[in-house]
Amino acid sequence: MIKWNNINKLAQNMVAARMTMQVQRHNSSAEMLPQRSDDVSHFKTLAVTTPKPFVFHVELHRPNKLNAINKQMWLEIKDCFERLGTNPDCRAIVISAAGKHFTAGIDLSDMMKLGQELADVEDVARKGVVLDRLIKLYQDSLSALEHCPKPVITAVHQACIGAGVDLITASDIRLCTQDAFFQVKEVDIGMAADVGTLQRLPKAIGSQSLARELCYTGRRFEAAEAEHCGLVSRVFPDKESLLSGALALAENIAGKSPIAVQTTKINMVYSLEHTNQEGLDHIRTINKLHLQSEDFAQAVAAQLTKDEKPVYAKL
Ligand SMILES: CC/C=C\C=C\CC(=O)SCCNC(=O)CCNC(=O)[C@H](O)C(C)(C)COP(=O)(O)OP(=O)(O)OC[C@H]1O[C@@H](n2cnc3c(N)ncnc32)[C@H](O)[C@@H]1OP(=O)(O)O
Repeated sequence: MIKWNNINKLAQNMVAARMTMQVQRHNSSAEMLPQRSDDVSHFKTLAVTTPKPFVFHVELHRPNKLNAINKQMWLEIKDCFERLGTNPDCRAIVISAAGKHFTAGIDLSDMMKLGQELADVEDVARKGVVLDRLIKLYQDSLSALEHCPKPVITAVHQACIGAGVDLITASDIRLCTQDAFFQVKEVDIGMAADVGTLQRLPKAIGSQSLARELCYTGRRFEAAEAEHCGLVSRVFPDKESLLSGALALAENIAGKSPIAVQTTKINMVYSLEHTNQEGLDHIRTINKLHLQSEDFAQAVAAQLTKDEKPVYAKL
């Protein structure tokens, strides 16, 4: 027979011990490490802040260029989300953008430069290798949102074009303002989308027919249609309410067990590409370990006793 009082006490003791260890670890290592590998304070195209406990806010920050994604931004997105993925102070992330639009997509001047660089390479196979490496880098940049175990919420205002749609479809939850509009614009610049939209958009909206229509035509669609088809889950009247809604959602998620939330994300991403049985096997394998976690004992005890909100150890 399980004694919940004992579980509760055990959980409290484990948390206290863990916190003492964390303080000791922090004190002994703080002076030795000039910059932690999960530090995110040094980016040029992203402004990163922590507006709420365990919540990181990543702002696309090239407002004078409509947040067009240039090579540096591709690199920084990858770096940022890999760092946040292992940062124990991060449990949920909001992406928004500074200035008039969310993003105008890939930086077209960068694409022009690339054309010139390719012209300097004579051999067609070698040009191919240059492009292969570049596309892979850009793919990995946006996939970093999906691979990051912390939930990523994208908050879109005004234009979200081309690579912007690739970006938001790699996030977990999409919100937007009433004046937001979206465009899978790649066909209009003579290319097939190659950094995620073709793979993720049909799954995000659950309709191959609509996804193909949007991808073949590049037609602009507005917030109301984005909400209707499930691309976004909520529409806000303006940017201010969007941001506070996104941060409140992130704060809610960040208050829950990081073991529970991150395992949920990892399994839901895994299950997109696997059969139901494979997904079930995957979560069983993880949960035979995670159901022994102090988070589980604490959360169950709190539910039963209607205690205060549990405080979970960092992960
Ligand atoms: C390996 C490949 C990986 C990924 C590939 C991704 C493909 C894509 O992203 S396809 C989409 C590419 N983007 C576009 O085609 C966007 C074109 N722009 C627009 O549709 C509009 O500019 C807008 C975003 C809707 C904004 O409209 P508005 O507010 O009216 O501003 P504008 O006056 O049109 O533009 C102001 C200024 O910005 C320049 N600009 C716009 N988009 C880009 C861009 N993507 N890259 C670089 N510069 C851009 C535009 O030319 C204007 O410049 P001025 O010098 O002021 O004229």
